Amino acid sequence: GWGYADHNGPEKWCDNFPIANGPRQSPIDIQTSGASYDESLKALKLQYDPSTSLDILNNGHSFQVTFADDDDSSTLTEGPISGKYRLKQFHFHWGASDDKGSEHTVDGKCYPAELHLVHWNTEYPSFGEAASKPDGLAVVGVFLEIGADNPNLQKLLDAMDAIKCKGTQTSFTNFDPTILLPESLDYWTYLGSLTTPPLHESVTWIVCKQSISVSSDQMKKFRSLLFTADDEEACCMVNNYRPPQPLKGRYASARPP
Ligand SMILES: NS(=O)(=O)c1ccc(NC(=O)NCCCCO)cc1
Ligand SMILES: [Zn+2]
Repeated sequence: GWGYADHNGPEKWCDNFPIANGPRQSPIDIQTSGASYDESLKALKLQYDPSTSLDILNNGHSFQVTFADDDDSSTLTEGPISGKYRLKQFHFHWGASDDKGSEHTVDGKCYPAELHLVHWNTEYPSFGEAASKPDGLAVVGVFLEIGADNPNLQKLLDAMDAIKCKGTQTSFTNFDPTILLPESLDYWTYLGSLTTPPLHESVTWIVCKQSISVSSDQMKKFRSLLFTADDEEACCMVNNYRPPQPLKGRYASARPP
């Protein structure tokens, strides 16, 4: 299956997923000078209920925290979207060293990691249905920048010992993802895709301008996870990011200051 190695990584994904060369692929390099102000954009409204967090899973590509999405307890509204989107999961992408790891870049600058909070449009009956529709998903991206230890990541880091290998998961309840957000929710937005196969062009991207901190030691903990199952030769889970894709006439928009 697909992965991030030379034999099955981003340069090979088009073999099985031709949309990889489509018109609205993600991530992109956000060129701040090219970003346009859009008066119609509203402030993001994120309302999360910690009782909807279920478990944390190593899926062999990243680790993700999954949420109960059978009602409107944890939602994204306003911002660039119309209607209501439900939180399904969040996960991260990161590098083998602190100089790379984010998927989006800002004027060519990479960050050591990037958080994605994945939401689906309640216009559709389920995540799976929404995932292939042009307005089906909304993903909030948050950059992690090397700085002081971030205590809000500690519960995630502590759970990693239980999900070292692909296919392992453990209960992860009572977690409020709001604590992972930066203080300012100013954002850039553009129309893009999933950044991993199936690469559906179904995502309204909402990338926060402000980053959150992570220490170098905390990043080492991310890199202790494995892409591989316990019966396979161990391969460290690092560089699980897709590089920026052609803009093909797109540009990011932002709320006027
Ligand atoms: N990195 S990303 O763009 O935020 C992302 C989010 C979800 C997924 N895929 C997912 O949640 N489920 C598998 C594909 C759904 C098709 O039914 C892939 C990439
Ligand atoms: Zn992602």
